[in-house]
Amino acid sequence: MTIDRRSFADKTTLARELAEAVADRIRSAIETRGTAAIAVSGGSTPAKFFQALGKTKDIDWARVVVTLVDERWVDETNDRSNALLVNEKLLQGPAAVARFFPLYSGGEEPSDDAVAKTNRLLGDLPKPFAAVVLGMGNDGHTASFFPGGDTLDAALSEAGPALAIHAPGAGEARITLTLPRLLETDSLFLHIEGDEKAQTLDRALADGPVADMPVRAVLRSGAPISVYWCP
Ligand SMILES: O=C(O)[C@H](O)[C@@H](O)[C@H](O)[C@H](O)COP(=O)(O)O
Repeated sequence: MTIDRRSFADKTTLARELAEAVADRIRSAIETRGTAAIAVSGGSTPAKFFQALGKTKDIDWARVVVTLVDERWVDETNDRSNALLVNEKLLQGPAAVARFFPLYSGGEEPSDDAVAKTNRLLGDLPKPFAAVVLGMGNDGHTASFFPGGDTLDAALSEAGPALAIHAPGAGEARITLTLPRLLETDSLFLHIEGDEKAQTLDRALADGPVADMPVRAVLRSGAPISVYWCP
């Protein structure tokens, strides 16, 4: 378990530092592979980080592809949409020319056909990711790996790239990149804020079933992960 826990004084400092770290990985991927793909999380935490990253000027954003680690199965007119958050907070200014691969592909439910349509699009994503930035809920979920998820085992083990999942704590039906696909990355970050999430991470790092706190599957994967936290 190679976890580097970094604490920052406040949200603004964390957002700037995380944006610089991800920007470095993007530049490195462009230099070595000619392109860079990143996968980011939705929710309420990432907005400042997205704004800081999107303003970064010394990135050839035309060579960057952005996607989500997961999505609520709603279209971009819905306030719950992670794609809406990314478009509003990240893909602005210099970053506006980056390509975005959404996970929602239409309809009321993530049907097999809809998920297959998303996966055809995701098949064109450059591999590995330059960076994957995860969040975490206080129930120990990350991406849409929720406790009680109907496809949780598959989400943690299948190559993917993505699959549908429904769970008691998830709200809408979700689509999530699978853990093996997320781990195909040059760098992995976990962005959490507040004391409650720090305590949740401590619980997740302790012994216990992955099913109870699925973020444990990431923490126990052996992949180096940088945890960025602020009060
Ligand atoms: O679609 C989502 O909700 C996210 O991708 C999810 O995995 C998020 O990272 C956590 O739920 C934390 O969310 P908050 O940042 O709102 O606490």
